[in-house]
Amino acid sequence: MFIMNTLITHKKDGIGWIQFHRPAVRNAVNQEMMAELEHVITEWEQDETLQVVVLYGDEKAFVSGGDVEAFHQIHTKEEIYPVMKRMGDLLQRISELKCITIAAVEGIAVGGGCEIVTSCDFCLASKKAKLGMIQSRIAITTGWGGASRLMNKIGKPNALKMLITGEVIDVERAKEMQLVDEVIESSHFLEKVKVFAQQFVLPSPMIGRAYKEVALALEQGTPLSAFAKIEAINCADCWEAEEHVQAVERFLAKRNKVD
Ligand SMILES: CCCC(=O)SCCNC(=O)CCNC(=O)[C@H](O)C(C)(C)COP(=O)(O)OP(=O)(O)OC[C@H]1O[C@@H](n2cnc3c(N)ncnc32)[C@H](O)[C@@H]1OP(=O)(O)O
Repeated sequence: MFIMNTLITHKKDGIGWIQFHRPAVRNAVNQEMMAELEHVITEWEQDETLQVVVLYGDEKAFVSGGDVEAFHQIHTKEEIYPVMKRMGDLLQRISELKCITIAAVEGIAVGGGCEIVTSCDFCLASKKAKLGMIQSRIAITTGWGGASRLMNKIGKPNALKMLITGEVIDVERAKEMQLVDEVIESSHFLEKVKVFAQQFVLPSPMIGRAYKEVALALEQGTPLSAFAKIEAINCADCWEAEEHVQAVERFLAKRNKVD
């Protein structure tokens, strides 16, 4: 376990866990948290043993958005733009991680917290969770790339409504809209998240990475005609790996068994 000022991280059995940890301010993101998250992501981007990354907070909050008090000290657009862009770039890198990413939301995920959710492949949420793009309530827009990702995830009409009204929705509504993928009982929340995450941990880490590459290429507008090559390369890469050879040999050995 690695305890920083604003994050707690650990890696075990192919799963990397990142806890947002500023409980006194409902895990609001300040520039120190951005720097610590950049540090972790830079290291984990290189870690081919990681098959899943889980982002989570605590019972009360996943993340309450940007640290309103700290960011209010910044007055001009010239000064705030690089801060917004920095976090937007970081969320883009999270969305491009080669492993599966899961936002595990127990309490509130609002503003930038909801933008973080949209940068992950899956959102698991407890029955008590609430989500909202509440930026409009303080008369700003999303600054971290969350609007476009939300539109991709839940479609234009629902996204525009959430973004402009700043409504906070409960987990059932979020599931209907496909912002949340699974609703989880609040008790033993993280254990249940772990069971979900473990599905993606395979003997061959290449499989998840290959399908994630396909998903990212599709999202980035790669023409369908390119996928014959991409998928053939991925499959050929897996072909040589020991896990494939052994799996086929196990099958053939059973077939040839004399009873
Ligand atoms: C700049 C990037 C774009 C954005 O993220 S814009 C959206 C920014 N976020 C917000 O406006 C959310 C503000 N917070 C809230 O509405 C509520 O605190 C929230 C998250 C619903 C939680 O409600 P409760 O559980 O009742 O907790 P509470 O209000 O008593 O808060 C506990 C302490 O945490 C503080 N806090 C919560 N969210 C914060 C934030 N985002 N930035 C800075 N401080 C924040 C809050 O001021 C309170 O502090 P204190 O204990 O009174 O000293």
